Amino acid sequence: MDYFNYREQRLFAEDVAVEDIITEYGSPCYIYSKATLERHWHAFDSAFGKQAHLICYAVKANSNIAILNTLALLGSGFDIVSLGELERVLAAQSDPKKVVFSGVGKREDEIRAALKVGIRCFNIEVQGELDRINQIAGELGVIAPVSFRVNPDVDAKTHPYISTGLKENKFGIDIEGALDEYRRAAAMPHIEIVGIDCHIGSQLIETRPFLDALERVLKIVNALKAEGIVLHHLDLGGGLGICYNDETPPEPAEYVAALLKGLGDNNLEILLEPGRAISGNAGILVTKVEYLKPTEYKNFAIVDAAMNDLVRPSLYGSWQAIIPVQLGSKEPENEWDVVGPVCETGDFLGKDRRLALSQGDLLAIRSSGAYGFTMSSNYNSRPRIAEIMVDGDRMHLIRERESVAQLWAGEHLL
Ligand SMILES: Cc1ncc(COP(=O)(O)O)c(C=O)c1O
Ligand SMILES: N[C@@H](CCCC[NH3+])C(=O)O
Repeated sequence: MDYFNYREQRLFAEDVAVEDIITEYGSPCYIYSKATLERHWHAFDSAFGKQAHLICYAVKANSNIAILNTLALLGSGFDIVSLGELERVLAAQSDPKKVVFSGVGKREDEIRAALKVGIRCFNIEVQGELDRINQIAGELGVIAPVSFRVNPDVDAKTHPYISTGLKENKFGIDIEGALDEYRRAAAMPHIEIVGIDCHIGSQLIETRPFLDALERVLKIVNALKAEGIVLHHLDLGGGLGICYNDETPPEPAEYVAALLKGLGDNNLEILLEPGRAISGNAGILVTKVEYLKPTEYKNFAIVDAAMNDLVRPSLYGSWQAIIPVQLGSKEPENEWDVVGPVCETGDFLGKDRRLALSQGDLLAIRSSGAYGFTMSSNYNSRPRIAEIMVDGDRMHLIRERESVAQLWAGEHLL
């Protein structure tokens, strides 16, 4: 999505110089590439060949409506986890019949809204959710399509905060209890069983854990078949990792080929819920150096973006590449901690980065298209920043920078 144009000595996003985007819309901002998003989605979709499948992009990774609309126009489905995400996919003109609803804490109003628009299915994660869905479907006079998200107790070998398929994690129905839940569902009047689901974690860089999970899930599929409960689809969740630094995750084609091999001759439609692998490397966060603060112990480059704009480094200690937007600095290279203005010692975007910096320079934090803007906050009363989509040589403002007035709209004095 981004590359250096060495003749111009500047970073480009597709055919537009990043500097020009900042001149137009100001710093900091998120910049996304439409072509990269589309290419990543197609990489998953085309890997399936003739096998029946649906790519349900995980909205939580990047829920900008223009991004959802770009994917909806390709025919994408969506994995949502809240009413807010449902509203977004509908606003993006996607087909509700391609929406799967995951999440451990679905409220009554969320279930009602999803039933009214006719989503593809609920991924049930708690016993009580089945009863709640059955009851609400009965009240509405509809049949609710459901799938159970089982927890296969597989180690995803990723950061503990984003590992979701272990027994100690809150997600999914314990795999041992799954058969009983399916039997219970089969006896309910307002429920139609359509599938099975699992999602074992995020930023996985090996195929093995996915295959282990698939094997365990297939055992349930076969046990159900023996009881006459025939499933239509198997949803293997998202989780395929991307390269932030030197990771070498499998390409979507390789990953899908391994899954199809593991699936054998099962006649199931396959659903996937990739988020990061589609939008992560389709976005950068651009920020300006406000001040340079060399000290006896550390050199700090204080930039105008902060942990409220991109929390991954502070929250997980994750590493994302930080590169200059203009090449050819006359300054010597030095080691810098790239930090924001927020009043937290944990407010950093990168540590010990070798960069040649001057005040006013622009920096790009790469791989920021997933879990960047969507995890941003207003901490320190900082307005959320703008999002720009580049399409070839055109730039589009797809979300305006929040104003300070918008920040406290809705608050009242006593
Ligand atoms: C249920 C579910 N599906 C899909 C995803 C998307 O994961 P990723 O962005 O790693 O592909 C997540 C997040 O981990 C999730 O919780
Ligand atoms: N927010 C995490 C991923 C969590 C995925 C959601 N289940 C990250 O930035 O890596």
